[in-house]
Amino acid sequence: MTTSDRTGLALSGVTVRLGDGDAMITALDEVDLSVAPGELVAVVGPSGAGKSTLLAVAGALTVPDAGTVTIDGHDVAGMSVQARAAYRRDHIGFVFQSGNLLPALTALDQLRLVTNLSRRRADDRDPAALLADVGMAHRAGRRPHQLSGGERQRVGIARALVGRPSLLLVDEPTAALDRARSHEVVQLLARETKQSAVATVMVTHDHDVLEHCDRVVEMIDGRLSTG
Ligand SMILES: Nc1ncnc2c1ncn2[C@@H]1O[C@H](COP(=O)(O)OP(=O)(O)OP(=O)(O)O)[C@@H](O)[C@H]1O
Repeated sequence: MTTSDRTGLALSGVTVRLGDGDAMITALDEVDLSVAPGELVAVVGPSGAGKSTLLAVAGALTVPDAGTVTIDGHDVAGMSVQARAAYRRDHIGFVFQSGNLLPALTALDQLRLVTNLSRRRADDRDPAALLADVGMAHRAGRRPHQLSGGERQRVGIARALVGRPSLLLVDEPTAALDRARSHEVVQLLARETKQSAVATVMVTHDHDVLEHCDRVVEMIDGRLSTG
């Protein structure tokens, strides 16, 4: 699939119940959300509102109790466990709060590891060129403990983009960063989202960086409203 064939992420009537018995709660309550290729959508909301659950469903990690989740028209919730895992590996990129890099590997090898594990090698982006794109060429030989928090996030973002994902899911990318670094990291996400035609969903508590996003939606008690 070329990037021009992409249609992005679509959640429709997605409901997720967690826990059991009397402790059962509705973490997502008939959520509808569409994110177009090249669009960066921020999800804000109080603790416990369901933001992480939303990322887990969009990322094909959790199957909803009701509703549909499609990525480029593929019904990921309806796939077998194996098909879902393969789809996740090949088409979805994840970026976490702390970068989640492997301590023993250099910045370049964090990206190379993905290209070695991926089945779609021919299609992958070149690790060195991608590191340069995120402004990290001069740090290619450094390990995570030799990088700043912002630099680790840049490497984490690059690693998530190696396989040319259709969907990029980002959880609190600025939680460990100061104000200036936070802006830089989210500006980078916004730029890469456009250039890579990836549909990006970013959960954040950081209202400072919302100006770089195309759209902001708010989650409260498992329901989504447009902000
Ligand atoms: N495995 C689970 N079993 C039962 N309830 C759960 C489980 N995981 C999460 N929950 C509950 O589901 C609701 C939504 O949680 P979720 O982690 O999605 O919220 P969040 O908006 O991401 O919160 P935060 O901003 O604190 O990360 C919360 O009430 C939480 O306590």
